Amino acid sequence: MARQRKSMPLARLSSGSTSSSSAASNIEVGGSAREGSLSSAALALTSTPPTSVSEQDQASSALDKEDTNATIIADMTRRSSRRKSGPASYNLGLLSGVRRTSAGIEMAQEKAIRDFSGATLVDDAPEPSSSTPHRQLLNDGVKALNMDWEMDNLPGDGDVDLPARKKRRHRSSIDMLIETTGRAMGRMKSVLGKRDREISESDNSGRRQSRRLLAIEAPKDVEEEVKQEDNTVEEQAERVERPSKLARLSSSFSITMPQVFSSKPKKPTKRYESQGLYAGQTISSYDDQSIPKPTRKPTGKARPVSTSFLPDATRTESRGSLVALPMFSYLERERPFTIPYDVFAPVHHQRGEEKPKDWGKVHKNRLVGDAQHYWRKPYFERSLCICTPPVPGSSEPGCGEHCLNRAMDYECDSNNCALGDQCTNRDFAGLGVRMERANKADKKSASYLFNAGVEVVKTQDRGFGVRACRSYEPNQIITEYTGEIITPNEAGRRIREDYKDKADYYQMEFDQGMILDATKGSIARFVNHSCEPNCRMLKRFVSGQPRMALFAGDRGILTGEELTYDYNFDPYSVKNVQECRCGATNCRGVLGPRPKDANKPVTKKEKEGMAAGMKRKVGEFFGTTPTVEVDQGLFKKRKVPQMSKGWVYVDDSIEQTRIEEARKDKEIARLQKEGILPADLQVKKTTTTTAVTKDKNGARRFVQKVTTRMTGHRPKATPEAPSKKIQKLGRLSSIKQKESPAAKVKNAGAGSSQVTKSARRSIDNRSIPKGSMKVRPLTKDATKMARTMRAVNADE
Ligand SMILES: C[S@@+](CC[C@H](N)C(=O)[O-])C[C@H]1O[C@@H](n2cnc3c(N)ncnc32)[C@H](O)[C@@H]1O
Repeated sequence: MARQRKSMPLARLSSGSTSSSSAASNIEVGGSAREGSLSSAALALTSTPPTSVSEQDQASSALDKEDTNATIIADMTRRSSRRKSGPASYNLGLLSGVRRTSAGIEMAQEKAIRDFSGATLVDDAPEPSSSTPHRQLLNDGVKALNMDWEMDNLPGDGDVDLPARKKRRHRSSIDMLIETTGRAMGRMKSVLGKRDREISESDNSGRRQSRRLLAIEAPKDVEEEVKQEDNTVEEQAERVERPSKLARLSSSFSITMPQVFSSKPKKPTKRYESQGLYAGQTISSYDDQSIPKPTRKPTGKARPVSTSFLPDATRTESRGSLVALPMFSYLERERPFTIPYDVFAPVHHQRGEEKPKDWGKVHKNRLVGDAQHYWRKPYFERSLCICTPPVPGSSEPGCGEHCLNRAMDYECDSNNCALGDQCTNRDFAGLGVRMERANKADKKSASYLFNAGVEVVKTQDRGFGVRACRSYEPNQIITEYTGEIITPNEAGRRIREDYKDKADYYQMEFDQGMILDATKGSIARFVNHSCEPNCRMLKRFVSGQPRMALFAGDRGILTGEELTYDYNFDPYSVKNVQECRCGATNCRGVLGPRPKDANKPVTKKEKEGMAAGMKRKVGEFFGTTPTVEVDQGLFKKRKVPQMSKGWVYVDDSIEQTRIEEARKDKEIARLQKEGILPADLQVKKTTTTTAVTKDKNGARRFVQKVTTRMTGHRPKATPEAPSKKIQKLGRLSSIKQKESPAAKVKNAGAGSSQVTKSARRSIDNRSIPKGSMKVRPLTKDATKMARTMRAVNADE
């Protein structure tokens, strides 16, 4: 039994407990070997000499002084072993110069253990009667602590299991302790510590009181004596201080101690997060003033959590059984609400959902075919914004509504705006950063969903559509619409030939009369039409180049919403009229043009004409009288084909002239560059400028001004073609003049046998512009020029 009791802490040692390491010096070699679970520290201890029983017996008759020393050594050994563990605990004792046998050390340790545990006091009390002050004190203490055990049942009380020798040793150590501590024992603070002291305080308050009185009344020498005694006792108590009372008690008794020593838990105070999932959100933003506030006074109890925001399937009957997001704890009453924009609750494409198959992605606009020749490089007038940094605290952001760049749909950048980070007119730049982040992220990660922000989903009856994976603030940029920039002719050809079997079209009027075909394009091509849309498709000029993007509407976008915009679709041909299935209350019935101005009064004649035209178109399309009721009042007769931003089939006739002009300009410039046309040839150039003015009501008006001017540069004087002479010559003669010497050289070279066929062709091509000129009909002037050139060359 004694062995078991001693080896108990060893088991704890192997489990890594620090408190048990203090008992390492009690380890027996045999015991440790049996346990077989020693840590390396414990194993090191096995080399220490084993404690023999006979030595214990000898030690039992040791002097009081020696006992006190033993207690101190044991204490030191324990402390040392707590710090270092292993044989060092023994060495410390030996090195301290106190010659002690292992039996003495062991005995002292055991005594110390019993001292802490309280068993010592119970067992060692000189009189077991409960009338003894010590016993009384302990009983009271135990009762006050409401422990599971009774004083009578304390281990060691029965002494039945203990071998006689052990029992005797117990007795002798108790006697020794009593004798050495003497009178101080009577006043010694309970080994159970302060708490016990506090408990006994109530009972012994009289005694305390008397001591205090003694301190007042007693003569000085007596007082000093008492003090000295107190100090000695306290010193001893301090020396035997252990890591934790619970550990000491449990190491002495094999009983489970109730958690009586844990201090009373503090009442938790509520802490509200000021940011997190719901960053930026304020209570006031959810405080609907129109709803009366509850009259019920707060009870102080936790308010039941509203579950009204949950879908029916997930809503629980009993309130309070679900823990809502923190923001919902504001809700005093159940009422409909919307999740704010700054809550990120992404949705993700479900596994098994259908994905578009033949979709060639194009992330940047690219010019295809003839469009390359017609497309003008950044042609816009240089813009410069004069905005000043926003005033702190003002609601007007940097480059807000009054920004000139913004007014003209130009995006600010470092070249045309000085506000830098404070500028709010840099949507495409922001989108670029977001897309970069998305491209770096894993496609299934939240980061990707947030930054890409949209995904393709299959709709019930409108093919594929686009859904928001996150929320968007009003007018926030969502995604760019990119594709191939083609000429209207090419667009028509593609529709007639390439896409004749397709139901979905992805062509949109773009800029400079060109068409943006997103059959190969970005995800924005999947955005469906709605007569009551939540987005807008807008054009902006970024670094002089036009770009289209989908922007959130005025009410913003919530996570999971399908994104739509008004196609403002011009079917152009009855064949292309499509039934609209947007489901909006004000649905126009067909994918048709948007009424220009719903508030503007429409004349009766316009109404009749438009309604008749629409009815006819829809009737033709469905083969019957249309079942869809078209709100005739909304339509207004249009004189020209719609050329606004939206889906159109372009009527060439209007834009053709302008395109032709542009092409002419381009060709002349090229010929000038090649040296075919004189550089000072005057060319008509038209530029469009937009000026912002204010009317008498203070409203801004955008006035477009078209300016025409003639351009022409003086060519550098060359020996072959003196500038003065060239100026006098007409266009054709100047060509002749300029070409003849060069052509002579070329022809001479070409005539020689050394010039190969391909080399000759390349020489020819140098003089005649490449590309469309040979194969396509040019303007009369250009054709004439080419013919003349050839004639001149032939003559020479
Ligand atoms: C730009 S695509 C949109 C993506 C298309 N839903 C898809 O699956 O590829 C335009 C085509 O979608 C269909 N569509 C879009 N909005 C529609 C609507 N509100 N009602 C019916 N069809 C619609 C039409 O066929 C239209 O030609």
